[in-house]
Amino acid sequence: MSSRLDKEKAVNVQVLLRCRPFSDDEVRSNAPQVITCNDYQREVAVTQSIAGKQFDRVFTFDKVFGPTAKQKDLYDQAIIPIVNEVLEGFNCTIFAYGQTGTGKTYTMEGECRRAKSGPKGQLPADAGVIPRAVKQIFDTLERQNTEYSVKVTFLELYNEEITDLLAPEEISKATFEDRQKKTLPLMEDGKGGVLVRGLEEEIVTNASEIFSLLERGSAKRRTAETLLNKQSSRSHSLFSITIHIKEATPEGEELIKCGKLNLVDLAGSENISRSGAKEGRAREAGEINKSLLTLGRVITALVEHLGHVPYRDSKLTRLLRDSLGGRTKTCIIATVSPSVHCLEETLSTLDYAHRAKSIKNRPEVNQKMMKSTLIKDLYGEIDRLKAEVYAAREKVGVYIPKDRYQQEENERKAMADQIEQMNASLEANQKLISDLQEKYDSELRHSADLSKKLEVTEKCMDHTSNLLSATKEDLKQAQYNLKEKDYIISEQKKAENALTHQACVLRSDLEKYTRDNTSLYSKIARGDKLSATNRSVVNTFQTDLASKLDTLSNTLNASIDQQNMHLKAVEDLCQSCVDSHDRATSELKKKILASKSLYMSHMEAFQNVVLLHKASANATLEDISSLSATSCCSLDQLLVCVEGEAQNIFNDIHKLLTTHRSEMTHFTQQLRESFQISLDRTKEMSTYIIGLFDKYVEETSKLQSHSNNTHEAQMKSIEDFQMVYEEQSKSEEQKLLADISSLVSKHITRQRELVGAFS
Ligand SMILES: Nc1ncnc2c1ncn2[C@@H]1O[C@H](COP(=O)(O)OP(=O)(O)OP(=O)(O)O)[C@@H](O)[C@H]1O
Repeated sequence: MSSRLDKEKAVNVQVLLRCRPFSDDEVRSNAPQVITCNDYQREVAVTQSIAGKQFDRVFTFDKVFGPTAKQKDLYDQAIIPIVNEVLEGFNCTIFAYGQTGTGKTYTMEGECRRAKSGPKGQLPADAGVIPRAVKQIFDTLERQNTEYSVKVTFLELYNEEITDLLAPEEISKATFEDRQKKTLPLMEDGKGGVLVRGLEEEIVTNASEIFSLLERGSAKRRTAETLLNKQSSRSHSLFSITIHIKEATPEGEELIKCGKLNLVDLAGSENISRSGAKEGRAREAGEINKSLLTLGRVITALVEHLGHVPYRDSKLTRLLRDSLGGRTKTCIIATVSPSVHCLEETLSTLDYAHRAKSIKNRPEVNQKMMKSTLIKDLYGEIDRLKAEVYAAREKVGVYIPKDRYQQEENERKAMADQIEQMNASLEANQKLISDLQEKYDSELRHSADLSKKLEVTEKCMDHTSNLLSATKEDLKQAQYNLKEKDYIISEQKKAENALTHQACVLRSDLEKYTRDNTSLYSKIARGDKLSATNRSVVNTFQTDLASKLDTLSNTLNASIDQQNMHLKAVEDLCQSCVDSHDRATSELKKKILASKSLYMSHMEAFQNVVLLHKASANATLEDISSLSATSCCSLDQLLVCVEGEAQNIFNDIHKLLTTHRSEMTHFTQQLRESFQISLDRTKEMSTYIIGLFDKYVEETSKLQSHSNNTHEAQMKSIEDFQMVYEEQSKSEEQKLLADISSLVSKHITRQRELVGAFS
């Protein structure tokens, strides 16, 4: 049930990210920007270039403040609620974490010096979280018009040693070595917390007092110039403001509400080489990193819920114990640079801060105290301090408060009991040791007896083993001989087997060759037969072809003669026809000429009549005209009649001639064509037959030569094979004989040797 409640109350550590603007040096060196802040989406993107490719890693935080964000923006958005909670009675811690020169001190302190001189207590724009928080606290308290008290402490943690930055002047004026001696011890407060013994608590009544304290303390902080920051803080600083506010219950009882604000400015998280720290500075950086490493381990243990959280491994984590996984509300401001030169540290800061987001605290409001109880506590404190002062003045010892004395007394008693118990166990252990010593002595005696017996037995053993080795040697020899015999027999068997195998192989080869020979002979015989048949076929074909060609050429000659005769007859016929036509034409021409002359004479007669009648003149003109018309008409009729007759005759002759000519032409054409066709065919046939004949002759000669070649090659291969076969069989026979004789001789020698060895 309680764990459930705890879980319900658990609050994550709030993590803010602030990226500062480019410094003058970075602007001068033209350093590329690798950080992009998205304040609205609370994201920071880091652009990395791996193997020439750009990768963006994006981190999300509770709030993100880019390079343009002002001190006021950060304070108003993130810190005001935290300070309000302090005024409500919570303990809150704000700490700045980041590489050196990224603006931790700027964010936490800013420009405090000018804070005082601002008009009407106004803070300068550069004032950081601490002055603004102080101002907010006093403004609120004054507004509330209640009784309150404000105490501040300011300490520095340097090389794992705590110094008070608000220590009185005479102490702070001491040399560095003295200051080293004035380190303050860190002690358990008996209530589960820690307290720094002797740490000055300054009571302040207004903001400006705090500012001057802050300024005084800041001036004492160890700073040094590094490559990354001209005024680099080399230590962690813790500025605490404790507020007590008086409240009255309805019953009129007075209660005191208490809230505490821790403002931590951590030293730079840079690596030593990058920061340019040298000699003493390098050791310093190592120490800084050691306490930051422990802080990292604490964060890891808290995030991964490991059983053991190593708070005690460094003073820093002891001081921040309640702020990390405790009852305090915690806010981490991680600061980074936008430049590519700080990329490695920026990524490590982002990883660190991102992991810290998962830390859960269980903030509890501090119990309000009755005023009377507080006064009692304060009286007790005064008494303690008085006694301490007295002890210091009288130099009679150290004053320790009663409850603490009681606690230490109890521890002392517990330790005395523990020592007693240890003494008892020591005695028991000593007794055990003496018992064991006795046992050890008797064991030693027993072992001496045993060694003597062992010696005798060993001698016996030596003798027996000598005998055994001689016998073993004999046995080995016999076994060796036996093995040798076995080996010879097996070798002989192997040789016999090999010979048998060889003979089998040879026989099978011989059989194969014989079969090959037979088939070869039969093939040759078949080839011979085939070529003889081919030859007789070709001969028959040749004679047939010759006789057929003779017949064909005779037929052709006869046909050509016939054709010639036929053509002659046709030519004669044509000639006679043309002659008769010529005759008819000449007769017709004569008739036409006669008609023409007749016509001419008629015309002359008529012209004469006309001339006669013209001369006699006019009276009978009309009669003459009609007579002449009649004469003309009859003349025309005669002419038409003669002309028609002539035309008919001419047409008949022409028709006859045309018919004859076309018939003759057609006939001649037919004759010529058929003659040409038969001539072409005959020519073709004879060319084809001649080609065929040539081809046959060629083929026959080829076949003949091929069969001759084949025959010769076969004969040669048979002869070669016969020779090779004879040679090979002869050599193998010799080899076999040699092998057998060598084996037999070996065998005989071995047997002789064996017989010699056994005899
Ligand atoms: N947000 C910012 N705006 C303007 N200037 C800034 C900002 N942050 C840091 N600076 C400037 O950068 C320089 C280094 O800052 P600062 O001293 O605060 O760094 P740091 O992280 O505290 O370094 P170190 O760890 O070495 O102490 C200072 O000159 C400071 O004025």
